[in-house]
Amino acid sequence: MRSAYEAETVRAAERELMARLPEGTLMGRAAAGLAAAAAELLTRVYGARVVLLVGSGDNGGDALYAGARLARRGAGVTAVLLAPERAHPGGLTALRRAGGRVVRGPGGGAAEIARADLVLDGITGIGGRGGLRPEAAGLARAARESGAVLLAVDLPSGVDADTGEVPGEAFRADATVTFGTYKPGLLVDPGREHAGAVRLVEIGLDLPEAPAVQALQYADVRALLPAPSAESDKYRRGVVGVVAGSARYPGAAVLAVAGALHGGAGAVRYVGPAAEAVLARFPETLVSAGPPARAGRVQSWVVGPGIGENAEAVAEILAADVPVLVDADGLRHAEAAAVRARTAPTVLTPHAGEAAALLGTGRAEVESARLASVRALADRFGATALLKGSTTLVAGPAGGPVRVNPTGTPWLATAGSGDVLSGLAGSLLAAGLDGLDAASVGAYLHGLAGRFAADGAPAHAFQVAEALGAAWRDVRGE
Ligand SMILES: NC(=O)C1=CN([C@@H]2O[C@H](COP(=O)(O)OP(=O)(O)OC[C@H]3O[C@@H](n4cnc5c(N)ncnc54)[C@H](O)[C@@H]3O)[C@@H](O)[C@H]2O)[C@@H](O)CC1
Ligand SMILES: [K+]
Repeated sequence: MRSAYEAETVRAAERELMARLPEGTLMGRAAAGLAAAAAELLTRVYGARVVLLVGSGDNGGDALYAGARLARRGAGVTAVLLAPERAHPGGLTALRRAGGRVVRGPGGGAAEIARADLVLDGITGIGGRGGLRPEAAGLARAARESGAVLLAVDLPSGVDADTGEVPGEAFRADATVTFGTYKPGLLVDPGREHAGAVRLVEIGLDLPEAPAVQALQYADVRALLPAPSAESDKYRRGVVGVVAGSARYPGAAVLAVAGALHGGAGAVRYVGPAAEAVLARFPETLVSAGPPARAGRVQSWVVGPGIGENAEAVAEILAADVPVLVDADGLRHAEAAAVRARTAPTVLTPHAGEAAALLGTGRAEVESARLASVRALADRFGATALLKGSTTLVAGPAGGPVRVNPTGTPWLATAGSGDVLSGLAGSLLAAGLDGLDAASVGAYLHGLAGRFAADGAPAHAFQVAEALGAAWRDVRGE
């Protein structure tokens, strides 16, 4: 599990550790890790041209000490100070002693930035508030235009550490070296896409058990995947019921069933008007045309993709005492009170537009505050909420760490791909995973399948469903 902690938690852990260590130890550890990463990016340190963008806090201090290390190895290092009177004094002394140059920004340093091989962003770290101020934003733009490799210190300046929100301009890095722990802003978009490749440098922090945000890794997903045992029959493996599609949108039914068949359930029951299309692709599906209650026994329901205005089906399924996943059209018909009244798990899987409608806000507001939005959804509905996007987020009904999916790919933004995810996650619910695990394992496999299906070229939703088997095998290490 990859864990991310908020700035306040990091500061508390730092205080506790600093009280036990000689002064400067933590910053020394941070700077050593940062300089090592910079050296790797440069391949040859001797003679390289390095520019440090230095703000007024300890983030600038890290950059200065790392710059001193690089200067001692023969790099030509120039520090551009955004607030010359407040730049870290110890760091400045160390850089000057190592032969580095110091210029007053934001006016100075333009020529050095234009010729740089590597620029370190030490403008702000976890103490940054709001987007970059104009003078810092100008330097960040110059750095990007220079073609130098851009390395952010702790986190890209202008990105909110706790939320990943980017309230104004922000530094766009090729890579980020972060200290002590990941920060939510490095894992959640739009912050994540500003961070580039993230490397964690341990500095010895003792952090609490529950992080703010966590990302499943291969081993976590492997441990959660349902595995059939010798005495499994279809009911023990779980039967998932799918209410999807309409005469107008039979494809949504086919795709949701495709996802469900790849999710580990023992059987899939389909209820709705697209049975013919479903059977044509998947003869193993158990189909029925009547109301869901008469479809036979299921261990979970998936309701919503392509159902149009069929509000009764949603109400009927929300009244059932098994886990339910509501997606797409179904979300419009899901009454918050009906969802809250349920005792079995409920999972809602909106994209940003659907989430905005559920929260009574705008799509742009959801996109810019994804973490707050997914928490608000889970809270309002007393359910697990999965907010789709380039970094899909999953929040459980009881608060706790939000899961961020690390396997997403822009190729998944294709029609019908969400229908596949709904069937897949619903199937994992039927197999016995709880709401948070079913949703986050589903998102993980779905993202991986999207990558396999695309393999550098556009893929359509059915190919994503077909690649789920490969994703599953990959996670199991087979
Ligand atoms: N506390 C510690 O023990 C350690 C801290 N470390 C570094 O220290 C950083 C935190 O340092 P600080 O608390 O000094 O805070 P920062 O250095 O992140 O930033 C605070 C300074 O930036 C200014 N500022 C805030 N928002 C700004 C904006 N939008 N544009 C321009 N300037 C802005 C503030 O006026 C303040 O002077 C971490 O991110 C990390 O890089 C590391 O050295 C590891 C150890
Ligand atoms: K920074």
